[in-house]
Amino acid sequence: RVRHYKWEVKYEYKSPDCFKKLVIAINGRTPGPTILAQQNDTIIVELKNSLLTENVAIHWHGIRQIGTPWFDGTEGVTQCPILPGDTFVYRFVVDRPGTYLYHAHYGMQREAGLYGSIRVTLPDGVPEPFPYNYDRSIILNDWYHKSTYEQATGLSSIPFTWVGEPQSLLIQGRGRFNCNTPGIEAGVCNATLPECSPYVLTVIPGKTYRLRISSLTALSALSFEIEGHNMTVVEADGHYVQPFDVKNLFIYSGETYSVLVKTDQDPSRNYWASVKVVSRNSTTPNGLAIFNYYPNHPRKSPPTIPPTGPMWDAVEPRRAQGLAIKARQGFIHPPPPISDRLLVFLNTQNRVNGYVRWSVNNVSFNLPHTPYLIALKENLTHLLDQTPPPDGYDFVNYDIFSVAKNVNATTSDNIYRLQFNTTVDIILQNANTMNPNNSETHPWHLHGHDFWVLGYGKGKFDLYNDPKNYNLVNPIMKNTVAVQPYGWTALRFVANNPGVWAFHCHIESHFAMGMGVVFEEGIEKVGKLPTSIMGCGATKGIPRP
Ligand SMILES: O=C1O[C@H]([C@@H](O)CO)C(O)=C1O
Repeated sequence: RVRHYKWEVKYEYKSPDCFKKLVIAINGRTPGPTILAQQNDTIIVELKNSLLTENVAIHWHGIRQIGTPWFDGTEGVTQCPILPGDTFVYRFVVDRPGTYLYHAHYGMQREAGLYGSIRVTLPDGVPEPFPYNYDRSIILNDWYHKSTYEQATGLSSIPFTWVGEPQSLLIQGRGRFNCNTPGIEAGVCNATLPECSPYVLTVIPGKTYRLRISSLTALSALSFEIEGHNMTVVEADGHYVQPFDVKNLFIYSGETYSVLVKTDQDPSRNYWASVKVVSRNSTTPNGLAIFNYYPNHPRKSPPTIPPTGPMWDAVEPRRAQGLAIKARQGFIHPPPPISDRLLVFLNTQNRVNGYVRWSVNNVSFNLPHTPYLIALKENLTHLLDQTPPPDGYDFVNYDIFSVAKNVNATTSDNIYRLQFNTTVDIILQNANTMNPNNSETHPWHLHGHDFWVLGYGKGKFDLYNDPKNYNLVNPIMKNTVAVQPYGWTALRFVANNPGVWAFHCHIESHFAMGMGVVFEEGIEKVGKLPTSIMGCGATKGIPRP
């Protein structure tokens, strides 16, 4: 079946947390409309860019784009940006059931509100492996009051201006900034707007709800909980999880989960749903929503104090959740037992010509002006840096626990060329930032594939001993995974999707500061590129329709 959507992308004034600012809306909304489809449907999104002076591109997060690598929506990697006034048609197949996302992938536009959910259900008559009565999607986000331009400019200037902690947290697009904060201009913040009243999830007592929780934060790692209710984790990034219970769910930007929640508590009252920043010592207040037991009034505040959430700096419970996520029995896709290539990616904060950047093995990523897919397919590779990027770092001498002796790095637009159909292991190795005693959490997202999560560990990855503890029996497959402070995460994937694919930190500012790489595989197997993706850089000569 074909699902046809017509979207107009436009700046509008909105007050999702009571503070009025310019947001990027789709058909007047942020989050944008939910894409609802069944497995193997074709999605067509006819996207009109009405941003007047700004380009756009939209990425379909978690959709592998098999056979359509040109519609991955990654500006600079798979397509030229969509110009103001232009209409671009994305067309792709959603080949697997599960919970996915879409969002802007141009500059730092995502954090202006250009995002939404994709829910792919099973074909008619095929049951899910777990029963539930109702299905709901909730996107979590953090929210800044400054424009993406102010933020991006601060990050790419000398002196460096960090974006800081977000002003609020949004649950399904609604948050609450304290309008009495000193220094707020009159008329900009209005606490009585219905637009910023808390999100209400109305539930019927005695039922089981499937909640599809996802995060598209610009920066924050989050903990989500519903007061007095356990959650049973059953899906992660479109893959079934061997069920386990949590009181709070840790979720990183780019991840999606399904949890089952039983409405089996005292039905005479409402409950708080709350979201809290973890992993950074944040000033951002917790976000709140109301878990409303029908027929109580949806605006009736719960009689209790909202949960305070876990300690921000407790890494162990977060690592434990990562380790608890395994593929569901009966739905295990075992990984190939050995890999053909090992890439060890050291994540560091650096300086390049005095600018603060992030890099992988001392190379900070720069998007080229001519998108990789087009450059490689149309024989324009001379435009790219041809030196292969490094497969590892100085394992012997690099001290991941201290500020590097020499923090300088280089920039490049070179790419990792993978042999088609080979199995690739990646170790994400975290390290100290340029600040003493500081290491951050980074959620890494891979386009075009799912990978197996083989293991997590503390400290420096041991090339000889750590692989002995890999889970090769029932590892979960995901498209986004966190590397914890001073830790490592091991992944495996098969390079079997012809195209050019980004792999990057999903923190908006970190990707903008160079925290990513690009893989090419099977470029010779990619079909004829649609001319609609062209028109920028050296592709200008290639005629557009
Ligand atoms: O990229 C970053 O910069 C700041 C800080 O390191 C600047 O001092 C921070 O917390 C980041 O994640």
